[in-house]
Amino acid sequence: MTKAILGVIGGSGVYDLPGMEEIREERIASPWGEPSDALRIGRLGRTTVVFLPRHGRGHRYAPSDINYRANIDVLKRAGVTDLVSISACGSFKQELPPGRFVLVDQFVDRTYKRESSFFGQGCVAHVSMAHPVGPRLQQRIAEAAAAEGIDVARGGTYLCMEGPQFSSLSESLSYKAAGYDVIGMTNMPEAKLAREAEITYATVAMVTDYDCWHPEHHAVEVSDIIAVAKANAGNAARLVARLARDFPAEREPCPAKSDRALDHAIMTAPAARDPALLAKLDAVAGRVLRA
Ligand SMILES: CSC[C@H]1O[C@H](OP(=O)(O)O)[C@H](O)[C@@H]1O
Ligand SMILES: Nc1ncnc2[nH]cnc12
Repeated sequence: MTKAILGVIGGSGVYDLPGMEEIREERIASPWGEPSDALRIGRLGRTTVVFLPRHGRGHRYAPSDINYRANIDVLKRAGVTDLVSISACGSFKQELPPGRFVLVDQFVDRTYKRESSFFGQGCVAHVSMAHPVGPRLQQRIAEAAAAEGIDVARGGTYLCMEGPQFSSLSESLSYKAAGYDVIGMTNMPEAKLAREAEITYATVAMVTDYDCWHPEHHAVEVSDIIAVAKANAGNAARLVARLARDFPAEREPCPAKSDRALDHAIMTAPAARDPALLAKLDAVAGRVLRA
């Protein structure tokens, strides 16, 4: 049995997790480079919680500059089994106004200049991304939200753009016409890497704006995002605290098989694997590489 450890990645406006007890800061070295910040490890109720601000404290990293591989690698090294991403996003739906939390379950990846896999030459692997969000983790988040009286929308597609500029009107209208629900700049490749590392992933997308498609709202500006994110930080903290309070002590099997994503993923024959890459994969893929 594996002990459940809850990871939380804070996005724009979420650089800390109030309410954690027995906090210690840990700088874990990663063969994938520098993570965004030190991990803050503590307890919420009886659950161990590991917090990482994805842009770093002081918001030092732009979405394209975040070392997503190092972030996921150090979370894995800290024992994180389940990871909640708190992310500001724009909305393509009238009925998802600023302030609403959306538990998205799909992603469309339009990023193009980020390292998006731990695997590659010397150890090739293909994991399934059909269901990128852990349904059971999402269910627990929905239950925590209900218990706290926080209104959440269940399901939705998050379009991940490269940024850092916001979308043009034409882009915004075409994403809306495609039926996507929200837009952000960070959940890809984060969700892909979490899956490769066999960490169950779920996103709480906090709507901060209507991007630029809405005829009755001005085009999004950073000040709107920060104002809404600040106003919602308390709700996000309460949601995570309740989730942690009611979290199981042991890791549950994931219906999307995120906990066993590497079972049949590695293509490269053992004799053809690159020892240097295998050494870097020790945390992410140790379960299957050491078997
Ligand atoms: C602050 S403006 C855009 C910025 O906000 C979102 O960040 P995060 O997902 O980390 O909350 C968006 O993805 C952009 O990175
Ligand atoms: N409209 C938007 N586009 C991209 N990322 C965002 N993050 C918050 N709002 C956003």
